[in-house]
Amino acid sequence: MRPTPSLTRNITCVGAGVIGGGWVAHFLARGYDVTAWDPAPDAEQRLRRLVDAAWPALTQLGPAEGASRDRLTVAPTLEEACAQAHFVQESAPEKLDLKRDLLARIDAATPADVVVASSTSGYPMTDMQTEAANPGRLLVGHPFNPPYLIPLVEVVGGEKTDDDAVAWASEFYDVAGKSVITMDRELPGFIANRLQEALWREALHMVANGEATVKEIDDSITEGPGLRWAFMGPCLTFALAGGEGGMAHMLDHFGPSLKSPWTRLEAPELDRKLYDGMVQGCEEAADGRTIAELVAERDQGVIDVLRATGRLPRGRNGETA
Ligand SMILES: NC(=O)C1=CN([C@@H]2O[C@H](COP(=O)(O)OP(=O)(O)OC[C@H]3O[C@@H](n4cnc5c(N)ncnc54)[C@H](O)[C@@H]3O)[C@@H](O)[C@H]2O)C=CC1
Ligand SMILES: C[N+](C)(C)CC(=O)CC(=O)[O-]
Repeated sequence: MRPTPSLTRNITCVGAGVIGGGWVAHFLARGYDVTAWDPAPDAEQRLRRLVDAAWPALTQLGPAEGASRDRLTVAPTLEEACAQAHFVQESAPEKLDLKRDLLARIDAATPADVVVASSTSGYPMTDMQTEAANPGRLLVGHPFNPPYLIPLVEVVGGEKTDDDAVAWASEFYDVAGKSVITMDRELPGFIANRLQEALWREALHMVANGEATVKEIDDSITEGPGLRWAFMGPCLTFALAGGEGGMAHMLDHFGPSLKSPWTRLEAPELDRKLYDGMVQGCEEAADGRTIAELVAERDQGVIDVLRATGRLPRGRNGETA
């Protein structure tokens, strides 16, 4: 049976890598009971390491009353993981056949009506719900890394998803402290990834053509537009480029630049040279910092920006009413 969003207690996370583990950390910090399942032999160790690494950041934000890492159970089978679920978040590898098969198995193992969300970063649910006996409860809940800090979740159903499942998931994520965009149609890449992908393609083209280094590309965002985007989106910030004339003057003034050949939005060939150039460029940019150190630095950075812009998620320390 589907509980009301505010009475939902038992969360099941299927797949416990970067994103599944991040979801586990988020739900634990919000005081839920979490059951995880992942077929990898070292999954439990990896998961507990990930949750431990996230916990200092979550402690700084102020976990919900009763929140504890002890409320995590790692189940031996998918069926046991799903048996008592009030909500399931699937975060398995981004492979269409795997997702189709796994979502059908989750559907078969989960109590009737309970909503099942996929973290997919790009597959439409219509393409993933094909094998499930009850496709009406399957939908996309696309998070951002790390899910325990970045508020946004994009919620969208497929052709066979029931509207009330989409409405339930949107309300549940809101209660669980996320910032929800509910989409009424399936858009390739949803919204944010579609935007990120455009930037990412340009970055790869510039590296492939030797036009900019990885560090220059990253600095151009962190020292430039990225500072604005933490609190004002690209449309509104560009409206301010039009001065008192706002977006209308901005379009009159800079509209002709749209015809300039600035962009190369076709994806570049991800050949070995570009691949190695990106990997090596990131190693240089990391300047000796390990992935664990970069994760801690990123987590602190996100908290600082959220705090500085008065947008700590509800229920966190320092919250303004
Ligand atoms: N990494 C990212 O920044 C983001 C990823 N996503 C999405 O989240 C999902 C997971 O991605 P990551 O966590 O990055 O991958 P990952 O590779 O870090 O983790 C995937 C996990 O799934 C497990 N797994 C393998 N086969 C499985 C199966 N049959 N059933 C259940 N689990 C299985 C693996 O053992 C691994 O622990 C993907 O759909 C991805 O598109 C969404 C937003 C951001
Ligand atoms: C790299 N990625 C496409 C999987 C990223 C996302 O889907 C969202 C994010 O965290 O940026």
